[in-house]
Amino acid sequence: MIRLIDVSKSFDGYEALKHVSLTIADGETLAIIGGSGSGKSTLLRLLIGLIKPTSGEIYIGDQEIGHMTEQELKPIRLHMGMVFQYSALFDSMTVGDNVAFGLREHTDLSEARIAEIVREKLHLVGLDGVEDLMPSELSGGMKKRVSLARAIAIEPSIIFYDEPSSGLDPIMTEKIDELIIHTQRALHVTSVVVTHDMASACRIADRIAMIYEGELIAVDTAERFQRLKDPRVQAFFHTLRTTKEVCP
Ligand SMILES: Nc1ncnc2c1ncn2[C@@H]1O[C@H](COP(=O)(O)OP(=O)(O)OP(=O)(O)O)[C@@H](O)[C@H]1O
Repeated sequence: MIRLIDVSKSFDGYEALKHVSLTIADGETLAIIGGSGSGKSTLLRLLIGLIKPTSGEIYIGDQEIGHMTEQELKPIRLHMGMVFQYSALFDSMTVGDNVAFGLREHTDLSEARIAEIVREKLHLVGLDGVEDLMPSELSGGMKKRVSLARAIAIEPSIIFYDEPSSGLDPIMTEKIDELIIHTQRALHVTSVVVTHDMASACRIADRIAMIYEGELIAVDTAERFQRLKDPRVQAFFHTLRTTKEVCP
């Protein structure tokens, strides 16, 4: 379980997140939505332990990570997979080496076993036989898939996705969404997905959390979310220029 208790984060006096309390259950997929600059990435960075809260507590399981040192965070990060906005692959390494990276860094597995896991994870994301390609030879969608294969290679219990479908066309966006759902089902991971894309959030998430000017203003199932009367939620839907419901 992931739990934030009254978490605030300020940067030089500017409150980017204000008194956020939120619980994410094991195996749940939570989408975090909100406009530009609302605080979504700040929340994600806090959950990964990349930045510290100004006040409040953040629990991953029963461990409070908000005040841990980098050294203390290391074993916890071993259970976290991260899929970044621009894939963040190492350009000078082959696809296979990219996926193997975490395994070589953090385990004593033999090269033969690592090769097997790399093959297996690439297969899971629908990419077979691409180990020897370089990232520059891949399309944007393939890069995202490799990035996901790298994240799941270490068998994490939580996967954080930062705008996984940004820069992709609608068809590839749907494919990535399907992959997020498939990964959750195959590995029973907890998933936290920051996205701008409401349709995507509806497809993948058990619940949607909306951040507005640093405040968590709504957390609900996709179905109930769009019926919320809060004008800030309504306004967000309005800015999507949709007159009908975006969730099926
Ligand atoms: N390291 C930092 N130093 C100063 N201000 C920051 C820092 N990180 C974030 N902020 C500010 O905090 C606010 C929230 O930023 P954040 O990146 O979390 O928004 P976001 O919702 O992820 O936006 P976007 O969708 O545009 O990526 C913004 O006003 C931003 O300028």
